Amino acid sequence: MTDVHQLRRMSCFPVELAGLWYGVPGGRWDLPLERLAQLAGAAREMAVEPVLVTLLDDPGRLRAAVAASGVRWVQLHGYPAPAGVRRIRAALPDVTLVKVIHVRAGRAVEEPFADAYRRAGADLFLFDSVGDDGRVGSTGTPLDPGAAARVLDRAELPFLLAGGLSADGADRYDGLLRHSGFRGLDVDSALRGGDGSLRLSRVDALWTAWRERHESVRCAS
Ligand SMILES: O=C(O)c1ccccc1NCC(=O)[C@H](O)[C@H](O)COP(=O)(O)O
Repeated sequence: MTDVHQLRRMSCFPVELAGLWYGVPGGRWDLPLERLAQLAGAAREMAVEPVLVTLLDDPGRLRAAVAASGVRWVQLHGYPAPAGVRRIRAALPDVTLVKVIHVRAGRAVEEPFADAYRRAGADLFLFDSVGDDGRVGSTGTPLDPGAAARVLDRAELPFLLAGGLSADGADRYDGLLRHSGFRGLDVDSALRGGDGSLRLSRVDALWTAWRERHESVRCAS
């Protein structure tokens, strides 16, 4: 999210979290610190929890960003090792810490370290797809559900799903929707039109499709 208008439109839906980019060099939606703080305040006023989405792994810079913006959720989108996550956790004892697990070509890159991330203090995993070229974030590349399931077999942590999710194809993720750790979706590309703006009709269609699928999967089990 990059402006209050977008936040207001999204707050008309059952959107609980809004990603605000900070420390994403060259990123399309990267924000200066002052703007991050403004938007975080605006989101909270709309009862939407702002999430600092970042590639930063420097605990000092992260602590400064959290102090300036008051965010209570931080999404680590880079590749810090478990020891790095432990240092970030020590610097940010009170935030909800989301560690992104990158899925590429059917395999979660961090799978061998999944439990080490849990022990280092991650509160949630966010499974997200890496593009064929290695690009991370908002790739629109469909997430491989099997790769996420294998990580969850190793480490019990609540999780969010991301990566090319849209109103179509929710049934591919039945096993993950049935999992007790499932907490929600993080979607970008499928909600935007050709000009990059958020389309409310797409949010509506996605919300309806996934809510119905989640209910039918849960009620069937
Ligand atoms: O969106 C970016 O450009 C980005 C850059 C660097 C780190 C993270 C980034 N986005 C993170 C997100 O959480 C997206 O919402 C997520 O990847 C889902 O995107 P999509 O596959 O387009 O639905």
